[in-house]
Amino acid sequence: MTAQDAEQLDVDVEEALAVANDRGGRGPGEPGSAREASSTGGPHAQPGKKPDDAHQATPWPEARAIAERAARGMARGRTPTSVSVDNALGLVLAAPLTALTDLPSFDTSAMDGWAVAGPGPWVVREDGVLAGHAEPARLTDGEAVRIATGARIPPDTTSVLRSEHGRTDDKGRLHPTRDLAHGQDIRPRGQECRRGDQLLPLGTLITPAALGLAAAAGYDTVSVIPRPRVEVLVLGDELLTEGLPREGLIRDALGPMLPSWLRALGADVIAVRRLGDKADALYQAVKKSSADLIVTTGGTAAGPVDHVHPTLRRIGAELLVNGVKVRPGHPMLLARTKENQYLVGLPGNPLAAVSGLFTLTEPLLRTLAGRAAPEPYALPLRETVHGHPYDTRLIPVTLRADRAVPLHYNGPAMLRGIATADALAVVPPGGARQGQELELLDLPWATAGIQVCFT
Ligand SMILES: Nc1nc2c(c(=O)[nH]1)N[C@H]1C(S)=C(S)[C@@H](COP(=O)(O)OP(=O)(O)OC[C@H]3O[C@@H](n4cnc5c(N)ncnc54)[C@H](O)[C@@H]3O)O[C@H]1N2
Ligand code: MOO
Repeated sequence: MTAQDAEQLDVDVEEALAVANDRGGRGPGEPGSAREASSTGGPHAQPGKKPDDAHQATPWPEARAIAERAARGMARGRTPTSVSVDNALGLVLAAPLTALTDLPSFDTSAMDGWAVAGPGPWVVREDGVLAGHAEPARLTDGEAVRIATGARIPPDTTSVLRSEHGRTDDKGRLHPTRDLAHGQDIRPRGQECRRGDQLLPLGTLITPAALGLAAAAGYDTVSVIPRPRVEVLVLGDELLTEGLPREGLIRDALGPMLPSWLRALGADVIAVRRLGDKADALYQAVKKSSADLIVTTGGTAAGPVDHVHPTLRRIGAELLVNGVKVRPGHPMLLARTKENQYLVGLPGNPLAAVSGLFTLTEPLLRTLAGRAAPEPYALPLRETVHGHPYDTRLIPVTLRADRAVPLHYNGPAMLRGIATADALAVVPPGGARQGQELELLDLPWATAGIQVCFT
């Protein structure tokens, strides 16, 4: 056995034990495990009382639907804003893109060659017509003039003869070497659109191509749905921002990971703040935040310094999702902190935080940003994956030859699997067999490309 095999075996054993523990924690048919109950009841449970949160943890599909619904209510009150075309990439049109001009806006030569009038041969004029020039002089029958691609067609031109399809005789007269159809290689004004035509409907995601179209159609600015403003609060005294882990301290993996990921989901990340484990700092930060969405990391469980639940209680927030039947990440939560402001509590374990991103943050941000839900799709599994007995599992996979290949190193504290993944596979309770089709959630950069996502 190689060192790598031994390491892999350890990981699989750890995973198997976690699942077995969950099974052992409750009797057959019981909806929640002991582990789950202790975390999802969390600080809301009275000390000394057995928390009964099996009822609170929300099924995974429902948690996503709740996040989307919450955002829909808030999205209705948001006012469109105007941004320059240069800054519109990744935003969503708040009004239809209507052509401000005919396209092309004048009859245009589609080729380099000659504009000709009537049948050949033609007498070629001395001057020529280049792109960007003012209206050229009218041609008379039997006349031709050199013309460049993109140049304005002189009035009374009947077609454009490509430079490779013309021959000049010793008297300087131009002859066609091919048949020339009437109107050939002329792009008539308005061929693509007339002024006032709708080019893109409201709600279109502004891609690089849409930016080009907007500019071509005469736009300097476009009306868009503003990006939801997100503040990230990273909790934990154990986190280092540089150097090697030491003396029980570890590197903060979420501070570097979340901002670009949230931007890929359509957010404007207005701040990332590290608050340690100070309950009052968290309270003040939440109280003062003007963000549309606050995302916290860590502190969602029931440990001595897990301050998220107590803080939400202190500010009188409404818990919409208090734990989700998903692994990893089951202590994740969604709360309404005030009118038009939500808070997603991501668990501290890094892959659990990713699970929370997909479950609660993605539907919320997507809806606030006005983006359409991605089309659901499924692929068959290349290998059997074990499941949680009662909860959904999200596991990192790569996509190879139309199959989803489960990645190892998918423990809640590990990013090694997700860092090479294309998608998360949604494993139903009980697991999935080889060949079974599973729903896939694409990682934003796997489909859109890293530059498109994060600029
Ligand atoms: N008694 C119980 N304990 C725990 C339960 C449970 O049900 N009962 N659930 C476990 C699960 S599952 C998760 S997930 C975590 C959730 O914990 P918190 O959200 O309270 O997160 P922390 O305790 O603050 O941290 C957990 C873990 O993650 C590390 N961490 C935190 N932040 C970061 C970061 N920014 N970068 C990298 N790593 C981070 C932290 O050091 C801990 O190791 O609770 C379990 N406990
Ligand atoms: O639910 Mo936790 O570590 O398994 O995220």
